Amino acid sequence: MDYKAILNEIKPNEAEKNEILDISNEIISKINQIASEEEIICEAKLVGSVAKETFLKGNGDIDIFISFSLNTSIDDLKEKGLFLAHKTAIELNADVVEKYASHPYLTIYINGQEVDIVPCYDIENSDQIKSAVDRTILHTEYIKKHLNADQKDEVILLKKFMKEIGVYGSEFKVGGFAGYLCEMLILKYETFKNTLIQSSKWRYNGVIDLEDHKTFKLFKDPLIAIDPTDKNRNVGAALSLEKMNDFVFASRNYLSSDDDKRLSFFYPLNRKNISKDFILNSFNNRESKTILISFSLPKMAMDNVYPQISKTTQSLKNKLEDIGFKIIYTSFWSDEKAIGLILIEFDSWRLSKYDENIGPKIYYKTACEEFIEAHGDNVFLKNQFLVQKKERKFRTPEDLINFIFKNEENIKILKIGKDLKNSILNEYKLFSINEFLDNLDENNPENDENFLFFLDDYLNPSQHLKR
Ligand SMILES: Nc1ccn([C@@H]2O[C@H](COP(=O)(O)OP(=O)(O)OP(=O)(O)O)[C@@H](O)[C@H]2O)c(=O)n1
Ligand SMILES: [Mg+2]
Repeated sequence: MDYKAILNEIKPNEAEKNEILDISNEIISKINQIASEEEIICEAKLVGSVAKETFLKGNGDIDIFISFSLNTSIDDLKEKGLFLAHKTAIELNADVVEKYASHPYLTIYINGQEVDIVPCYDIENSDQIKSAVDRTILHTEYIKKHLNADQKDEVILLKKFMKEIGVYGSEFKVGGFAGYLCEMLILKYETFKNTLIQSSKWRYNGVIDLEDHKTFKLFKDPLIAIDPTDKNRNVGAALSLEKMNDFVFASRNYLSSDDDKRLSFFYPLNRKNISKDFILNSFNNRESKTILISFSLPKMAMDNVYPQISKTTQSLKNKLEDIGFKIIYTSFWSDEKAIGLILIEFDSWRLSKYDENIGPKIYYKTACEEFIEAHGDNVFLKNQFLVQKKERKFRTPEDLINFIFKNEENIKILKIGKDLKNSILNEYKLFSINEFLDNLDENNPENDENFLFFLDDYLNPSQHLKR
């Protein structure tokens, strides 16, 4: 493989690097200047992948941390940190969005760059950690110290590969590999290629322990990557089993491919023929039944959207299965602004008229008498049990779903995302896949494409991982 040629395309060139560093330095000086004018004692520092020189071309989100001494109170840190960030944004004429991680921080937009400005404590080692973001400075220093120039290129190859197979990023939406985890993998396995060779042999609960902390027993996650700067933290904690396995599978597929195909792993999936009709035909070919439940998103933290839709979907699936429907797959989608969707594909979509309610064993005379008393003529003996033949209340998934979402009382039988409950109760809509695609909002092509890609991925599982 000609990795040099790939790097030429995915690695920022000197001019791009300098532009990003210039903006970073401008912001850092501005923060430090305002701090000294206001007599606030702190220091702005460049951290994250820009500081580590491991960022992808076009993905240089700049991370700037303002560190305060350990004797600063948390309230002071929050207040002064945000004050400095806001004032900097005003003086530099930048747009801002306030965000929240373990405490509030600010994202500012300047010259087309996204810059996170995050207040933290200035710690020297992990014993001093006061807030979850404090480790970041330690991470940045560790990687700058240990990762050599060639390895930085290997990290960039690995991040790009992970990005295109859909496993890059530790945010909940992805549940994949954090940038810092990629850097740790290259420190352990040296090259991109060797990382794939090794990961293609990974097992559940594998351990990566660069500093030999030997604390792996503390963790039960699929991948245990002990933070070199903090023996009590697993950097792999945010990695879901699914995304770890995706990576293992993609690694094997990559290694067994020829160079042409290998190259395609570094680019967005080449989708063909993605139209409404194509998707609809593919669904119809399956001769299953697919329904969609849509609802509007209330005002809520976007970080909570996916966990809550996921939880609701799982709970609904359990209920439908409990009463006898056979489900092939479920999935969910959101435009992350206005709507959420749950997709359920059924293998069986109409149940017979009668169900069996199994009663006591024949040997328990009193219990049998009570069962007959309660259920009368419809009781018969089957093997050792008395059984009541009973008409089903719900014979289609729609019957059950409409019953559950009918009112406050019924919906209690689900474990539903708490922010979603009211909007589902008030205005959920139930569609067949055909109806839904017919009604796709023609005025919102961006959303439509995104949604059709979601359905395409649903219909072709693992296409990102196989190419
Ligand atoms: N789950 C996470 C996410 C972030 N971080 C810390 O926060 C820093 C900045 O986060 P982020 O921008 O997500 O990662 P980068 O390393 O900057 O990688 P990139 O921006 O290229 O994706 C990371 O370097 C890391 O030290 C962390 O420890 N754990
Ligand atoms: Mg970053």
